[in-house]
Amino acid sequence: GSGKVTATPEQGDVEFLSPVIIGGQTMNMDFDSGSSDLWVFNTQLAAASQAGHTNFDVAKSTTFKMLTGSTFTISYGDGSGAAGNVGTDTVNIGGATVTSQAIELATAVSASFVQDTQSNGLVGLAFSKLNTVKPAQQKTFFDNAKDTLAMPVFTADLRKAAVGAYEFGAIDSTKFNGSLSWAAVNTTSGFWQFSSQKFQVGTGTAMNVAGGQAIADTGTTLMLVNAAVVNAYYSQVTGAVNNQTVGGVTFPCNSQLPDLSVDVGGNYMAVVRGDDINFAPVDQAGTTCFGGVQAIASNLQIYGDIMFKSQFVAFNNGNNSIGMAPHQ
Ligand SMILES: CCOC(=O)c1ccc(CN)cc1
Repeated sequence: GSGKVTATPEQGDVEFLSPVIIGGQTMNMDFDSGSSDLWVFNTQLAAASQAGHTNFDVAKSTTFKMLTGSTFTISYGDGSGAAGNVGTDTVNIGGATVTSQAIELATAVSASFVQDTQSNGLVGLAFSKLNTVKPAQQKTFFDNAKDTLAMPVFTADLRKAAVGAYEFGAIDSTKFNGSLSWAAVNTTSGFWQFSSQKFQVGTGTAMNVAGGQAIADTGTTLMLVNAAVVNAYYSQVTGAVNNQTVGGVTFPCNSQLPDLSVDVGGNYMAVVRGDDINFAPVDQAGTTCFGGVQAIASNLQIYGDIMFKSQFVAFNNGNNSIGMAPHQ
């Protein structure tokens, strides 16, 4: 079979939320191709953490089973995190169903998650080797579902300030222009990692990023790239400054931003629209804006939602490849 759900952007496209039915309870969750734990807000949490959220209630599920003695602890690149205990239940995502999916029940969550009341947990879609459950590591929804899907794939169709979709088991070719360009994925790190050794600012010449690698991460808001890319890109933007106070590069909100093209697997240059790189104002007057492309001090670049807003992306676990094409 296959399963399709909406992907609804939060204010400012900070993240995208999709409905997941767990033991008959519908939870709006953040699908994250950069991690491998499925965890939920639930009634074990302190009342202050539960406030404003949809909280999974084990007592209301007739199919939930506790995995006695199992725990999880996860921390994310932005310093946020969650921890708790674990059970299994039936998970239905747009019709794609797994009957015994590990459900990680947070008993502690960091402030950024508590404050984000629209999100009620994460669905990790990276490789199961990154799952944090102990003593026995658990599989992701996609890993559990893939053998029952018509194709061992899922796709991300994320749209700027508009409702998009995640689909499991099928590739909807009406959603992208032309055909997908496929790149080999190196699963060693547990991420959807591929070679990304070149970039191009606007219509300029392609430049090399030594040893450039990148991961496709739907759970990261921005595009975090090599400092060389950041410097080359913003050198073309009048008034761009590295603003320590706000924690990254800002520029005048009325800037005409160039596109940024990045190499995917050596045979495709994914064009990220300049308009999408104007992420958000940092001041009340809306004169200074924060860049959607920022630096990361590692060779492993993180292509997050800023890229997904320009590219339809297919994640193929059949032959461990990633396919991209501009949105239709
Ligand atoms: C705005 C609240 O969301 C988070 O803190 C958050 C979401 C996803 C991930 C995984 N990359 C980490 C933190």
